[in-house]
Amino acid sequence: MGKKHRHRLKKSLNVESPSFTPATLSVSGKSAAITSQAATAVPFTPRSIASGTATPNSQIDPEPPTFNPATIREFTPQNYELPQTTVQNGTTPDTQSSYDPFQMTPLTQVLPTTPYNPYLEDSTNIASNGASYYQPQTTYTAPAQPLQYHLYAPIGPHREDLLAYQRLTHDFFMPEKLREDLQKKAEATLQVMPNSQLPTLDNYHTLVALDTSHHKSATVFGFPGWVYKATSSKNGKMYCLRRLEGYRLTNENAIRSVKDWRRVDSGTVVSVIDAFTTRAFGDSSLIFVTDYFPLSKTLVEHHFTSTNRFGHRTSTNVPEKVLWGYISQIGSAIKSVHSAKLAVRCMDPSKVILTDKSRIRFSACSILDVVQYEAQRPLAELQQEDFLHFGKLILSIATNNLAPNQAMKAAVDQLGRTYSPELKETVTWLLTPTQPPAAVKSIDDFISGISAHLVSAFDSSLHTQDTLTSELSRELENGRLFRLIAKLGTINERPEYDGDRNWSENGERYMLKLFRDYVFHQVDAEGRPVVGLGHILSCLNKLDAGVEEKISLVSRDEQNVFVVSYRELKKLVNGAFGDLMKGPGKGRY
Ligand SMILES: Nc1ncnc2c1ncn2[C@@H]1O[C@H](COP(=O)(O)OP(=O)(O)OP(=O)(O)O)[C@@H](O)[C@H]1O
Repeated sequence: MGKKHRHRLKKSLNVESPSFTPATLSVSGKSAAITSQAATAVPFTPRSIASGTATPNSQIDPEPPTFNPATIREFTPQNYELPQTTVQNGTTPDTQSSYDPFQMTPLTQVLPTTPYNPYLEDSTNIASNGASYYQPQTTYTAPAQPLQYHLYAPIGPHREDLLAYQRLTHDFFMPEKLREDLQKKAEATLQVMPNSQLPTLDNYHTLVALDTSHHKSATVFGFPGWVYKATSSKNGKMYCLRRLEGYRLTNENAIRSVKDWRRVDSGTVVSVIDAFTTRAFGDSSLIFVTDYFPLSKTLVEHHFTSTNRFGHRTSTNVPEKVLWGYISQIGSAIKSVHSAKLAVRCMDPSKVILTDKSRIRFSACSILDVVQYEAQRPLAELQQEDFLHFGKLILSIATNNLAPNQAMKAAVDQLGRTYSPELKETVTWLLTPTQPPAAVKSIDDFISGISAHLVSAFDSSLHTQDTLTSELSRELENGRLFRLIAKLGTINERPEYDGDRNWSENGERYMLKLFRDYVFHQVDAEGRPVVGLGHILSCLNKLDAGVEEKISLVSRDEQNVFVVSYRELKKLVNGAFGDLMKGPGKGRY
């Protein structure tokens, strides 16, 4: 900020000085009267004002400070007005030259003299209209457009009984359920076990056991297995480690076969990162490193162990739609795996994990390739076997029977009584072994056969995506405001400011102190705190946009009133922050 500007603020903003006529912040430094715009500014009642005390700015507006969303102009393409800001040679007066880590993509407030119409699809038109501003670009940059202070685009579904401008607090945040789910997952990811006896491995530390049962069976892989969450020492990210106890590596190539799984990129296959052997557990263990999905459950845990509130095991039929969802996901995973010239091999329900509602993933790919490496079974045979495993998995879930092998025919009949003939036919097709010389099964044939169900699974995934996009767009605003609050937090109340003239009552930055009170410390006429999220959001958005609207700030001792525009405040914030970023010795701090 230039000297001239500081001088102007000092000079024109003291209510007691004889030359003060409380309205102007004109750049020329001349005093002026309160404009009608300033007079309608939302008044600020400082915290210290006792009940019934007349405020010094009561002349300006005697109303108590209330946030009235109706006063916010709705943003519509028709009233899309541009602040009166001029651009010289495309430079931005407000922009700090120093690096600003809190600044998001430069959504500059400085506008072309020709208004930018975001509804215009033809960008070449824009370029020709504002040729001096919109230079032809080879790389994408965020389109320059005015940052309106009334953001939070209303994306449905909407409550019917609210007026256009009314908002509920939870309109600004993601739904509770989603927030809770994400938060629990974050907590699980960061969870550590104090006094853990688990060892630290070469590249992984802070192991946390994920197994809930102490009983370990060796039925699936031939070795008892354990699952841990661990932190990589290389990148600090969390991974899932599956340890097979007592495995002795006899052929180096066995473990190398794991790298072939890097070719598989499927949403239904947990990515295999690495495999190695270790003696850190006091035995000879084989470790598989895969991606980690917090709070996932195996299909056994999800479908076979639910209990009612009396602790009794219940068995309810899994809805057919869910089964078709699983079938679609597994079909697509097998397609990826077979295309990569590999076979899934392990589709045991205890090795298929549920990572979100109806979202499943194969969690134990590559393991049998290593532990049964010596058998050298032909790929074609293993791929054909995948269809059989697939059929058994669906049959298990549909009939709530973990061992349908024993009475497969009876289980298929039971499935036919509960579900559609189409589902029964699909499972039967998967379970029927192909006898040479009959043609082998192919995953492409299978996918064509279930295409109608794939389409509906695809559609529900589009709906989920829409919902999440709408949540994300809301969080976009929160992220932006958080950065602004972080910025304000870094400049306000720093101990280094004590004794700094700029922050003293005659200093230009004094306004930032008062603005902080104005935003966060509103009180009513009785001096009781008024906590209004709407007020805070509105103020911060206006500050971020640097709008021309003026507000009156009252000093804590009620002796001074400052009329200041958000544009001025924004300059002050950026100036103070810019100085802070210059570091000690260089700036004024
Ligand atoms: N990639 C992963 N990310 C996060 N958690 C996982 C992952 N893979 C497995 N898990 C979780 O680890 C736990 C233990 O898995 P495991 O395969 O040992 O199942 P299990 O039911 O104990 O089977 P078994 O009886 O064969 O040991 C399960 O709760 C599972 O959801």
